[in-house]
Amino acid sequence: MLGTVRRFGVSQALRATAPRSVSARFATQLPKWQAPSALSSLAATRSLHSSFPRLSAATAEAIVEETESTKPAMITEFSDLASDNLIHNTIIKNIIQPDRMNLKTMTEVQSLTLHEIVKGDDILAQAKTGTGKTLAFLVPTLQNILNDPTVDVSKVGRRSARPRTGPSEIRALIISPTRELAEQIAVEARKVAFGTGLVVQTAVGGTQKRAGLAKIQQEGCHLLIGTPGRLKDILSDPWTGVSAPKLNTLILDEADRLLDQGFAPDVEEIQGMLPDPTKVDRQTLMFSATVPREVMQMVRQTLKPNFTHVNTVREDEVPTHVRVPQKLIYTRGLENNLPALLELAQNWQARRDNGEELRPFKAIAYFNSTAETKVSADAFNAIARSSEFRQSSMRNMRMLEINSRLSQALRTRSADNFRKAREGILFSSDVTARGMDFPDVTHVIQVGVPRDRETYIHRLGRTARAGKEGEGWLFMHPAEQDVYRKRLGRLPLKVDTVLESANADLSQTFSNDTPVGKIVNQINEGLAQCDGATKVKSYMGQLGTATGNFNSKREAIQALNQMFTVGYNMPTLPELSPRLMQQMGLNRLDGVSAGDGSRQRRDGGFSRGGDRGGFSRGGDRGFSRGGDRGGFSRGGDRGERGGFSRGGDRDGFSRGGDRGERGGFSRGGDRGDRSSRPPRRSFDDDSFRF
Ligand SMILES: Nc1ncnc2c1ncn2[C@@H]1O[C@H](COP(=O)(O)OP(=O)(O)OP(=O)(O)O)[C@@H](O)[C@H]1O
Repeated sequence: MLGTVRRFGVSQALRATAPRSVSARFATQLPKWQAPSALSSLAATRSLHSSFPRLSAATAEAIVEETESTKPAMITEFSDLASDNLIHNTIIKNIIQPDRMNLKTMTEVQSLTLHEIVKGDDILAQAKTGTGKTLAFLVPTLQNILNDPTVDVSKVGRRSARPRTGPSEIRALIISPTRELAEQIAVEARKVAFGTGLVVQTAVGGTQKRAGLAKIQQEGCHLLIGTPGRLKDILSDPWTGVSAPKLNTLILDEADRLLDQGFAPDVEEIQGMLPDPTKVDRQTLMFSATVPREVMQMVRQTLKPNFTHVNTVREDEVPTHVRVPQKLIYTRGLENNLPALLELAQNWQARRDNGEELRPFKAIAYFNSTAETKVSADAFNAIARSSEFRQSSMRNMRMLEINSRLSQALRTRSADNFRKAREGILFSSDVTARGMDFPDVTHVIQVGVPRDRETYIHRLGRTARAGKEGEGWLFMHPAEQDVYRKRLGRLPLKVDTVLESANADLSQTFSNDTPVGKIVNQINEGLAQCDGATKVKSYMGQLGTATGNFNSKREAIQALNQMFTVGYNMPTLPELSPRLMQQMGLNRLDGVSAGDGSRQRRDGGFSRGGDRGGFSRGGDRGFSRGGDRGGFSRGGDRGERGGFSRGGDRDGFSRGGDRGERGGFSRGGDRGDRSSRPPRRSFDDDSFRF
C-alpha cells in the first residue's frame, strides 16, 4: 500500500517545511514536561476511576524515567488546566460543569497530548477506542485558536453580534472519514467552545451544499469539520468564498483511514488548497486507535520530523480492551446468522427477565455487505411488528438500519434514534465502525470475518466506551477459518457454543415447541416478509465477500446457495452473467447459476413475499443499474470508494454515477502490497462509501 500512497504524494503535500530536529518520540516516551508530583494525583485518579483508561502503571514508570524537572507537571484534572492560563476558563467550565459536559479527570491520551498540542507540536496519537481522543484534540486546538492574537472574538456574549469572522478565518480543519463522525465531532466541539466566541462549522457530503455555505458565510468559521469529498469541493470552488489562508492546524481523525489509499488522494488535494506551510506554519495532528505498520511510514513522511508519538497501547498489548469479552461463534451455515443474532438478544433479555442486573440489550450488528444489512434489518423489523414480539418483554427494542445506501437524512435519523434508544439493534455497515459514540452499547456483533484487523478493532470499539462494559461477538462460517487467522491475527476471542441456533440444520422443519425451533420460525416469518429483490441483492453483495473470505470459491458458492434457498426460502438462484462469472473466476464451478436474469424476470421479478425471487428491474441489463446496486454497482456519496470495477459495465458492475469515487477491485483495490491484508472486499462495499 505504501508504494501506492506515496505515489499520490500526500507526504509532500502534507509536510510542513519548517526546519526541525530529527527526533520523533515514540510510544512510551512520554511527555518531557511530566514531573514526579503528578504521580500522587495519578494514583488518586486511578482509584477513583478504576475502569476508565487513565495512566497505566507502565506509563507512570516511564514518566518517572522521562521526567525533566524543567517541564511542567502533568495535569490530570480538567479543573487544573486553568493554571498558567493553559486553557481558557470558559472551556474548562464547559467541560467540568455538571449541567454541561460534566467531566472531571482527563484520560491518558488527553493528559499526554495536551501540552504538546498547545506547544504547537505535530502529534501522532494512538489510544484505544472510546478513550476520549476527540476531546484530546479539540480542547488544545480550540485553545490555540483563542491564543492567536489575530483571531477576534471580541463580541463574545453580545447576543445579536457575531464575532468578527468570515469564511476565510478558518484556523483549524478537522477531516473525518465519515459524515456521521464529522457531525459528532462538531457537536462535541460546539460544547467545548460554547461562550468563547469561536465558531464551529461542518462541511459534509449528503447535506445541502448551498445551505452549509450560507451558514459559513453568515456566521463565519474558525474550526471547520468535514468529510474529504465535501471539503475538497468547497475549498476548490472559488465561488464558495470559503478558503483557509490562515489555517494553522490540520487534524486527521481516524488518521490511518484517511492515509489509506482510498482517501489519500482527497486528503492530498485538500492539502494543496491550504496555505503553503513554508509561509503559514502548520501543525498536523493525527489520531486513531489503530496505526498499522504500513501507515506508520506514511505518517512519518507526513508529519514534521520531530513529531511526538503518543501511544497508549503498549507494543506487546492486543489493541482491544481486555475487559471486553470477545466470543467466536462458528455457524453451521450463513443462514444461521440471523437466528443466532435473535437468540443472543433473547438470551440476554431472558436473563434480565430473571432478575439479573443487566443493562438493556443495545447492540450493533455489523455486516460486510450493505444489502445484507438491509435484509437483516427488514427481517427483524418484521419480527418486531409481530403480535408475539409486541407482547414480549423485548417489545421496546428498536430495529434500526444504517448504511451508505440510505439518504443522508435517513442515516442521520437512524444514528440519532439509536443514540437515544434504550434498547435495540442497529444493523450497520461500516459507516458507523469508526469513531461513532453511541451511548451504552452492550454488544457488538460482527457477522462474517471483517475486511481487516483494524475494522474488527474499530467496530468492537463501539462498545465498552468511556469505562463501560460491553461484549464482542464474531459469527463466522468454518470455511472462513484461514482468512480469520491471517487477517485478524492475535485477538482475545474465545470460541463459544452457547447459541444453539448457530448450529441448527435449518433445512429441517422446526416446530415451535423447542426454543431453537421458535427462533428459527420467527426468522423465517421475518424473512418471508422481505422483498425478493432485496434478497437477490444480498446474495450478490455477499458473493464478493464470501468468495474472498472462504477457503475456496466452491465452498463460498455452496454456502451462499444454501443461505438463499434454505434461509431466504427462495426457489431459484440468482443468475450470474457469463461476464461476471468470468471476472470472478466462477466459470467452472458447480452450483453457479449462469444466465442473463430472464428466469427471475419470467418468475416474477421483484415480487413481495420473498417466494419467487427477483433479478433486475429494467429490461435485460443484468443485475443492476446504478440506482439499484444489486451488489456490484457503486453509488451514493461523493468520496465513496471501493466496489468492483469501474467503467459502468451493465452486467452488475456499474457505478452509481457519483463523483469523486475511486479505488475498487480493478484498480489496485486488492491492496496487493499489504501482504497480510485481505485481498477482497465486499462488492457493494460500504466502508468505502462514506
Ligand atoms: N475525560 C473523560 N472522562 C470521562 N469521559 C470522557 C472523557 N473524555 C471523553 N469522554 C467520553 O468518552 C466517550 C468516548 O470518547 P471519544 O468518542 O472521544 O473516544 P475515541 O477515543 O475518539 O474513540 P474512537 O477510537 O472510537 O473514535 C465519549 O462519550 C466522551 O464524552
